[in-house]
Amino acid sequence: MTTIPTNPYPLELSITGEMHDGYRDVLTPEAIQFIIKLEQKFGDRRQQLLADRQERQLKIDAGQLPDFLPETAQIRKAEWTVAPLPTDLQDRRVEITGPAGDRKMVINALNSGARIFMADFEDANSPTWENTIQGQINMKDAVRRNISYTSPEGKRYALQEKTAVLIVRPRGWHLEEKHFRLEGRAISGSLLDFGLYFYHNVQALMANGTAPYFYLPKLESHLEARLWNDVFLFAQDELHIPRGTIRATVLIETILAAFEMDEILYELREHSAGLNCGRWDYIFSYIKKLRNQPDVITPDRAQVTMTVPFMKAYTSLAVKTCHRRMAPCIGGMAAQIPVKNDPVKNEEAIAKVRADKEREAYDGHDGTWVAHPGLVPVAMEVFNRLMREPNQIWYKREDVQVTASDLLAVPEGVITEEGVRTNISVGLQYVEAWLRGYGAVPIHNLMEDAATAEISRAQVWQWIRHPRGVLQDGRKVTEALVKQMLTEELQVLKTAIGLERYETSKFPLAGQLFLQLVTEDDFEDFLTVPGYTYLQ
Ligand SMILES: CC(=O)SCCNC(=O)CCNC(=O)[C@H](O)C(C)(C)COP(=O)(O)OP(=O)(O)OC[C@H]1O[C@@H](n2cnc3c(N)ncnc32)[C@H](O)[C@@H]1OP(=O)(O)O
Ligand SMILES: O=CC(=O)O
Ligand SMILES: [Mg+2]
Repeated sequence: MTTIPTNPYPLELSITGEMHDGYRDVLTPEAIQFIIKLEQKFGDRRQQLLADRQERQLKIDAGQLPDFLPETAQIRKAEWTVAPLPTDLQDRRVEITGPAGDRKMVINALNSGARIFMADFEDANSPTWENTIQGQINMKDAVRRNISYTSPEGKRYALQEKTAVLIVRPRGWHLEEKHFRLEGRAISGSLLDFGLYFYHNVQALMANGTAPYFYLPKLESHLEARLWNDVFLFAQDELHIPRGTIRATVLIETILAAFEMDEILYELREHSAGLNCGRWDYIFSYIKKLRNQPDVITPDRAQVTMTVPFMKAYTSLAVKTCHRRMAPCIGGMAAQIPVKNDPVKNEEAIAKVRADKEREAYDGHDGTWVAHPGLVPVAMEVFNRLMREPNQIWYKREDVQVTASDLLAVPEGVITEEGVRTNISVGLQYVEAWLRGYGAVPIHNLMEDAATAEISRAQVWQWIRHPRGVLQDGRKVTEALVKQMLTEELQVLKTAIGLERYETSKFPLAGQLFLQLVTEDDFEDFLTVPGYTYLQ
């Protein structure tokens, strides 16, 4: 535990994370003061909005399904646009993402040839104290083009002349930073991530001709967007930065936000840089929010693709909504990553990514995400071929007519034993890595992160409870069956890595946590919340 020797703040503050090299360069007294102000000003509103989420869930459970809001009909009807895009956000055809805390990856991503690098404190980042603060050090050094790294093998990494534009994704509103407590209460992870990045870098970014850009994750309503907008206004005013300097792209990755896309853009219109279709969390949210509806159930995770009707409806509506408001609509992440040492499988993976990017470009997206530098040329070739201008905001998609029932349409397909086992095995492997501090991992040649793992555990939870949670062979998915499969899948993993590695791994804890998440009656809103109690 690190105590601040003389506490200059009027409130009781404790920062309990260990202090390593460079940490005091980001946790400066002035930056801490700024974070305290943000938390004092916005902490209670965040808590209230989280409580509103619970109330909304009760209404959905009682049969009041999500719909477009009558009270904001005027915003949807009226003609307005978001503020003009800054020059360096006009062409976002390929965006690479990766955990902010991994210094080597940050350099590789900036050098990857992608237009944008989204440095992630969310889905791809396990929020250990070390990842959080090292992530801020990495950001500070990257903004100043003063970032380098030498690998244990002696390979040296430094920035090339031309690098990607930086966008930072702070944690979602549900996550807290337990190492930073004010009056005994953990502060918001979102405000910490946003506040440190903004405080340290706004001046340097502006001097470089860019600005603080953010991706905002997991919003569930326009009121949550309003909170972000108010945070931006306050932060800019505090540091005497012109209003509208910050620009933010909101991930539409919850089923509820899909009904409020116009409203979200409107709330942020002075700061908006458009929307992104965060497909993995979106599928998770669809399952989570509708989990108690008698007629809603999803088939095997692999069958819930981007072309199932509810996914197609939401991405088309996102493009149409953005373009009407002169905002870009960025596509999402295909899960495939390059396959090492198997050219045939590698070509199959690349072909799947290419097809996904072609679909996005044809549908009108203004750019897309990739998970790996090896996929930058693949996505770049597609968007260069299919999107000749910097973006295709001109493509208004007036053909798109999406209703509430289109957004809620239940996907068809079957649940198989392999589907249940894959969910369990992938969930275990992901949670094990996350508990060790790795927020994105390759499993079976697919990128897995917090959002994809959430789908796996949410499906298992629902299949146990739903009367139609029945395998193709007629067996009901039950708690007993899941427990048996989990024991077997853990055994498979133990055999694969060997007893010695297993015993020093986090698999026993991951098994316990995963079992708890899928068997307890109350559905945990995010696996990362109980998981966080185990993180350093
Ligand atoms: C649902 C969502 O939110 S999607 C967005 C969040 N998810 C992500 O950001 C995932 C990003 N991707 C990754 O983290 C990684 O690609 C992984 C974990 C899936 C795979 O990583 P690895 O196993 O290291 O891949 P691999 O061994 O093929 O890497 C080869 C090289 O590419 C680099 N690399 C791989 N992915 C990335 C990336 N996203 N950004 C920068 N560099 C990367 C590696 O650092 C490595 O560099 P080196 O050759 O200098 O050592
Ligand atoms: O954040 C992106 C997603 O797909 O989830
Ligand atoms: Mg997400």
